[in-house]
Amino acid sequence: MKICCIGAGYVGGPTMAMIAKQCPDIDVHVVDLNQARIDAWNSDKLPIYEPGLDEVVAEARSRNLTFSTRVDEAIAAADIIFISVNTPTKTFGIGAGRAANLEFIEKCARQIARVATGHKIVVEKSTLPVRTAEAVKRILSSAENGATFDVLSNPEFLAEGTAVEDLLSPDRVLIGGESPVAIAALANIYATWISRDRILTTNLWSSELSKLTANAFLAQRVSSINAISALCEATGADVDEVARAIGTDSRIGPKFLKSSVGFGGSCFQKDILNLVYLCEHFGLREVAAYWEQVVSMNDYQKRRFSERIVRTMFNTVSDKKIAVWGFAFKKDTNDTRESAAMYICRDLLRERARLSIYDPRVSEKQIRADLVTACSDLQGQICESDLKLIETNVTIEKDGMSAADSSHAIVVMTEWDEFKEFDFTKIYQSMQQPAFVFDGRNLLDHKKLALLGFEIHAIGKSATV
Ligand SMILES: NC(=O)C1=CN([C@@H]2O[C@H](COP(=O)(O)OP(=O)(O)OC[C@H]3O[C@@H](n4cnc5c(N)ncnc54)[C@H](O)[C@@H]3O)[C@@H](O)[C@H]2O)C=CC1
Ligand SMILES: O=C(O)[C@H]1O[C@H](OP(=O)(O)OP(=O)(O)OC[C@H]2O[C@@H](n3ccc(=O)[nH]c3=O)[C@H](O)[C@@H]2O)[C@H](O)[C@@H](O)[C@@H]1O
Repeated sequence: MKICCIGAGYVGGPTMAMIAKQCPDIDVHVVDLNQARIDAWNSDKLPIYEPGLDEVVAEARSRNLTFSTRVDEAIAAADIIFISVNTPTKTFGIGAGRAANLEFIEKCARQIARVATGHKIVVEKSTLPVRTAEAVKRILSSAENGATFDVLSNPEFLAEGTAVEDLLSPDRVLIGGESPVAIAALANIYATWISRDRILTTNLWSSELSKLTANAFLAQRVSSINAISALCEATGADVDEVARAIGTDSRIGPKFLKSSVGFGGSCFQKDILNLVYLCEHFGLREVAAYWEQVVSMNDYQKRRFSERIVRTMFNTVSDKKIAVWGFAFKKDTNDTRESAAMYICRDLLRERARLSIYDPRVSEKQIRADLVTACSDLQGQICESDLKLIETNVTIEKDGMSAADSSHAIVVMTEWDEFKEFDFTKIYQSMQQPAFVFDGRNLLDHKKLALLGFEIHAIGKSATV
């Protein structure tokens, strides 16, 4: 059996590496248009950082896992073709800022239709609006070489930072489709290492919609606890205590109740906005407004955090050095897409702060590019003054201690474990007084830091002085 996966990104790469590792008899060929990304997959420095991924890729790559840009060749040879390309929010035209841009999916479907011969199973791995498979099937039905197709929906539920673990032992695998034979073919692959009772099958539309719904529910929990964090700050309650108190109710459960500066990542916001757009399309205004509030609350949480920093630091951060610890949207990944950090940094830059940013996994080039994105409008336009601020007021440091040296404040943006181990006595001595800490992840030991002299402002907590 031969598998091809179009799209060697955060999903295509790890997912196919796991299939190749678990199924040595299957040839897995991952293709992408991006030569640099493919080169990185073929090197010792993979394009994405995921704990445990290097080992999985190294084992399979020497045997049955190939990365290349030979898209036509891979499609032609494959029995099963996964489409795992990006589906970002549209930035232009109808539905701009809400609808998913399906251009890349459609291009893949057309390419498959042009190149394929015989019978192929086409699997939607990307996250898609419900009923996208209808369009995919129509495009495939125009295949030039008499090829025939089954289309399946097999959304991915891995989270970055734990991708290998999630792929090895997923809560469930979801397969939606019409053809029992095609569904069985795909289910058999997963069943090599995942127990059958965790492989759920549904119709196509339920599968497509379940993916958007799962992300909406997860993001909703974060926005819900973040909404409560604002009330905690106003009343003296502690959000971590409230989360523990409600999370022990087995009907609520303890997961996804960690209050933060706001959720980030490439998918939560994109997928909820996509859901909102779909609801509006079907005339379900109340449903759209309900889900849109999850994103609005997240924007509020980020804005609130920036404003709290400025307000606390005597209403001005102009020309003050602020150390920013962490830039990735969560720990254990180098992904910065929609990271709260880039928006907080943008707000502080516009207040004329001098930022010293440190992240153990994100490159200087990436951080600067993200700051440009954060300061740009939907069309990618950025004003001269913002560009200048990014050039003159941003320094990227190689470690957290240097970032904090002589700073007025430390802002924790990502919950990297190493931040907890820093020598805070030294850091305190090297900082301007009063030494502020704004903990956007409730990561640090606030009591210990307060004893050293820091003034701590954390999410959903009263200030610790
Ligand atoms: N990042 C994540 O953790 C998760 C993402 N998803 C979904 O999976 C999909 C992919 O996400 P990521 O892997 O994060 O995106 P990504 O942007 O990291 O990777 C997508 C890749 O597809 C390639 N591509 C686009 N059009 C192509 C074409 N016509 N031919 C060949 N290659 C093409 C791009 O060059 C890019 O390398 C999205 O729909 C996303 O919503 C689902 C679950 C988790
Ligand atoms: O479709 C996707 O892309 C994926 O989106 C999320 O995964 P991911 O975005 O990688 O990471 P999460 O662990 O869900 O975290 C998302 C954001 O929420 C934040 N978060 C998460 C949990 C929490 O309790 N509090 C909180 O602030 C994280 O810091 C991060 O910024 C989902 O968890 C995956 O199941 C899904 O496959």
